[in-house]
Amino acid sequence: MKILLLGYGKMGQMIEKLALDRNHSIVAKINVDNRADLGSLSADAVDVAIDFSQPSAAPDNIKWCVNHQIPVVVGTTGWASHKAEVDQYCIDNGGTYLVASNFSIGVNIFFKLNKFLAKLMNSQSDYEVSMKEIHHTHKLDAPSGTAITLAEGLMENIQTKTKWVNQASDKPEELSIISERVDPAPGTHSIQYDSRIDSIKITHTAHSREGFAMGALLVAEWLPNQKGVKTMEDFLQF
Ligand SMILES: NC(=O)C1=CN([C@@H]2O[C@H](COP(=O)(O)OP(=O)(O)OC[C@H]3O[C@@H](n4cnc5c(N)ncnc54)[C@H](O)[C@@H]3O)[C@@H](O)[C@H]2O)C=CC1
Ligand SMILES: O=C(O)C1=N[C@H](C(=O)O)C[C@H](O)C1
Repeated sequence: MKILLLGYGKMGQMIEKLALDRNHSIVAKINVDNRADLGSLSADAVDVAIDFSQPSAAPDNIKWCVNHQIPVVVGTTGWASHKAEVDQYCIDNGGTYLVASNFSIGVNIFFKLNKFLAKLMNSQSDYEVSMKEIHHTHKLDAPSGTAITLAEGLMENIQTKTKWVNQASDKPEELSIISERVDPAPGTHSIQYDSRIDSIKITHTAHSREGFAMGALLVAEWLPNQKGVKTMEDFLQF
């Protein structure tokens, strides 16, 4: 496939490596300082775009792809407040895009494990639940997109929790997400249930960015045969 990289930082460079290993070609590597190069790019030269840029950039990058009828895989997090508008723009203009807070297969299994455990714990009022996410010091957003997805899955199944906060909290309705920034942390997420008697904790730890990049690349191979706003659940079918 002919791939356009929107964002050529830590993730873009990892995706390039894996894409070339899978005999794909990279038609352009766009960063903040050469975004003007998009103007000279022929849409016919691109089969799919992959956006791992930054929160302030993703919505406009997606709209550019929609306008040029290029399906786009979006890994960039931190722009959830714009998602409804971007979804509608994609639908209104016949585009195709998929955004996921985390493309690693392991984390998507962890998403399911989180919901399963939350269902079991909903009736266990002696436990207090909290979350922690650990990432590298260059990360722009907090809490992580993955942590927000985990929080949403947990709150679907634990009736007492109605909002998440990115700080410690003793309010029963608030789910606390603590964000820690330390290098080189590619991404660690944990959910912990504590009672006077015992504690239950589940954790996913990424050892590198390879799982995120491979997941995004596999979605990029699948997306061009799809239409509209797609989800990781559409791709994984589990
Ligand atoms: N969904 C997932 O599985 C994962 C998501 N991410 C997310 O991906 C994003 C990027 O992460 P990293 O690669 O670590 O960041 P990074 O900071 O290493 O790279 C981002 C790149 O985007 C470029 N950029 C900024 N504005 C741009 C624009 N308007 N158009 C094109 N490029 C632009 C920057 O020049 C930079 O090189 C973050 O939002 C992060 O949360 C990261 C890993 C996995
Ligand atoms: O910025 C990162 O590095 C990561 N961001 C994503 C997120 O915000 O969840 C995914 C992964 O945790 C790495």
